[in-house]
Amino acid sequence: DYDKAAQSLLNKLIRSNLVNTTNQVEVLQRDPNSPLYSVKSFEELRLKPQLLQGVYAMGFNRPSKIQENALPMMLAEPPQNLIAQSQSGTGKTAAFVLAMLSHVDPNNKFPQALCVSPTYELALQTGKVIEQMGKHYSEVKLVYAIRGNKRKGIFSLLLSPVVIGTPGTMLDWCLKFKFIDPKKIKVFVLDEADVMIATQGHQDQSIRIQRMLPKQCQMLLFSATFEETVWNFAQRIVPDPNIIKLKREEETLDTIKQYYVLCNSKEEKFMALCNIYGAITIAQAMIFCHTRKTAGWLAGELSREGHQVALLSGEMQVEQRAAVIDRFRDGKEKVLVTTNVCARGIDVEQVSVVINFDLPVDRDGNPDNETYLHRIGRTGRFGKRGLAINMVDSRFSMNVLNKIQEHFNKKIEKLDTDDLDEIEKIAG
Ligand SMILES: Nc1ncnc2c1ncn2[C@@H]1O[C@H](COP(=O)(O)OP(=O)(O)OP(=O)(O)O)[C@@H](O)[C@H]1O
Repeated sequence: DYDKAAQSLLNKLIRSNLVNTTNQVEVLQRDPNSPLYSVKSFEELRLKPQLLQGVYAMGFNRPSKIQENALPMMLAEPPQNLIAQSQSGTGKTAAFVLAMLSHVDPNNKFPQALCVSPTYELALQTGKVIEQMGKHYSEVKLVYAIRGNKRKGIFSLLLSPVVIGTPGTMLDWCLKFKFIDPKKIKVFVLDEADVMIATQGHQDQSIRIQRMLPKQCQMLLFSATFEETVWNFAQRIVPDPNIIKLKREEETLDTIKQYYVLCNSKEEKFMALCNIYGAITIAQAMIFCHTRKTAGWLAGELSREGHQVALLSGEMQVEQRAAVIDRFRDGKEKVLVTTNVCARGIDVEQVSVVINFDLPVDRDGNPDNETYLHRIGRTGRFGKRGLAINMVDSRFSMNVLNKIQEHFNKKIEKLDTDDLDEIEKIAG
């Protein structure tokens, strides 16, 4: 019958996206048009031997373009500031982590490098990268400036050269609790820098931290997206920055194929989702909703239909959030229903499908191009293939989709479950 046929073809489409080999990364790393391309090896980037060991222990063979370009700037003496843009999943984290670890002096038992991330999950994830990368450089300790971590060993925290955290807690540690002496900070990293600047609360906190830092402190700003006004603001707050910026047409990744499905209502979107549930659970999927309420509703309805899904949204307790993301990372949960809280930075290699149950719009209902790029960038990590499926249910959302399409000048194909031939063609 029809549903079965449609489902099997969608299965095929998704499966065809899952064919990945390390070979593919190697091919991309030798293609000058790829953001993974490099001419240099990690050895040539003059990293400390302990860090080079860490890099290889993580299974990295060659640097990506952003790593190759940014590292020499960041490691230069005297230290230089940098505002850098590179596509999602191209290794920005490793780049600034290596810079942080290179600049701290393990003999000095106090914080020297700070990194702020917009969310709790992302701070934890980046912390893990710091730990892995610094595995063979064990003198360098790390501490997490995140909610609920204050009482845990204030002593170790005063000794740790590297601190990763969220802006509110980081500011408290600098100002209120004085765990960190800002005057001794040598490197300050803003990860997802554009959102740190564009979100008022984050901006206030980040700028207040920045004002306490010494003049010669190195500032590093990284993101996959920088809206024009945000870019200009970044240039105003960072003295004499080096700049790595993408052209608009370079921002999207060709390895992520983008589609949309046309529905008539929220309920129809839900039904369409049920139809492809089998296919998307071949690997892992993230489903984005506009509000916590919709996310809660959707997760509930999917569960009621017998589909196992996990829910992560901002109002949950941080411990709960950590548990959910761990289960998803471990593959114990195949489908994660979430909000923009997970749109940025989350790096789970197995995510092959991203579904926008609601298209991203800002407070005024305008298309949010940056969030769109970050959301679909949860798939297609470091050369992997990915699939983004947008659910359109009104003239309004069709308009949003069209504007996103125009903005990136990149076609979003219609995926018509009624048109089996079409799917067959795409699936190849
Ligand atoms: N040189 C490398 N070789 C192989 N894998 C790498 C290399 N650099 C990074 N990776 C891997 O690629 C994945 C994506 O990297 P990372 O999370 O740093 O991307 P990002 O640019 O920060 O993405 P986002 O914009 O989504 O935050 C990670 O799993 C990381 O381990």
